Amino acid sequence: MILPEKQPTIQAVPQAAEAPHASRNAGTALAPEWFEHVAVNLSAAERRAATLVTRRTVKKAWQAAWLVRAITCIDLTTLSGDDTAGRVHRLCMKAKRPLAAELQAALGLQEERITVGAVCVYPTMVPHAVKALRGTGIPVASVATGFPAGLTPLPQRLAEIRYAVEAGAGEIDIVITREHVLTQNWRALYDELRAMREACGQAHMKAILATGDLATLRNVYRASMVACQAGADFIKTSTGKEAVNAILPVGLTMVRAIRDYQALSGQVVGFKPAGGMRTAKDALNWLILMKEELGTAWTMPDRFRLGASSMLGDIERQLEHFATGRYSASHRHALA
Ligand SMILES: O=C[C@H](O)COP(=O)(O)O
Repeated sequence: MILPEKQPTIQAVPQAAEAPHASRNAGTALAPEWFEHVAVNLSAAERRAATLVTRRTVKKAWQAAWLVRAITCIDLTTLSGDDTAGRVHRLCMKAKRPLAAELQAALGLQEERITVGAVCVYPTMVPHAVKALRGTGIPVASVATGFPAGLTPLPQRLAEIRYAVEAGAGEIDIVITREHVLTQNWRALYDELRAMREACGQAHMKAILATGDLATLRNVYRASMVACQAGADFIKTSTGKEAVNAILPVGLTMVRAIRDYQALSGQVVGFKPAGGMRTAKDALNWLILMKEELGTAWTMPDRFRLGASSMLGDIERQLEHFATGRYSASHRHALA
């Protein structure tokens, strides 16, 4: 069984011109007038998020194509206290070939080079990932800045970014100081993010807002806009360690900020939901949100990533079911 040859809404594999690292957000001066007056209605956001994913359903070959696309957008992640060189190496092997050769052939994609979007690890694991991914073009993303709480002094947080960049990370997932948002100290938040972006150099910066800690959707919108103004290349929902991680109403609020920022500045910022996503259905729901709110360009890995440690296995199972009519046991897809 093969995927449809012509896929008007979603292609299985991104084109070269759309590869990661295509462009950067230069940012703007801090402009509180772009966000201070904006109110976000919680129940309206919840309603919109709920109807978005029920109104549009993606079936059969189209669903398979979307799931293959989702794989190319995954930041395959391990962020555990017991991470080892061996675990990171195994994850990188999976990143290089996320689908078994027979399954890829059964989907009619044997000629395609399908990889995940990036591998995301702690700073001291970066050298292991860089070594395992050399020559593949798959970027290594490193968390930094005292992940997950971000409560170490700024010089140390900036030094950590530089360490990860020097070790070969092409993307840095920083965490913000939540207190700056909770006390509405936009200048402090902006200056901190600017310094972090500077420390990133050529590496792309993903700003983790830890939205589960930000109390209100209004704060989520404001923090998103400040991160965009400070030059974040992506804004990311969560560390995966908060009590509430990636959820659709929060994602909707963040992508609306990305949309407003583009309208006001002409610049593009990517989006990364992360944390707690485990199923193929989660991946489809986020892709639907992106397509409906920002358009097809935001369903490509240069503008969209799914931060997940254990979603790939379920996507493989669904693709296997599509190709063979049978579900494999989930333990066969234990890794990631
Ligand atoms: O940035 C990615 C997250 O830490 C992954 O969270 P997860 O383990 O819940 O998938």
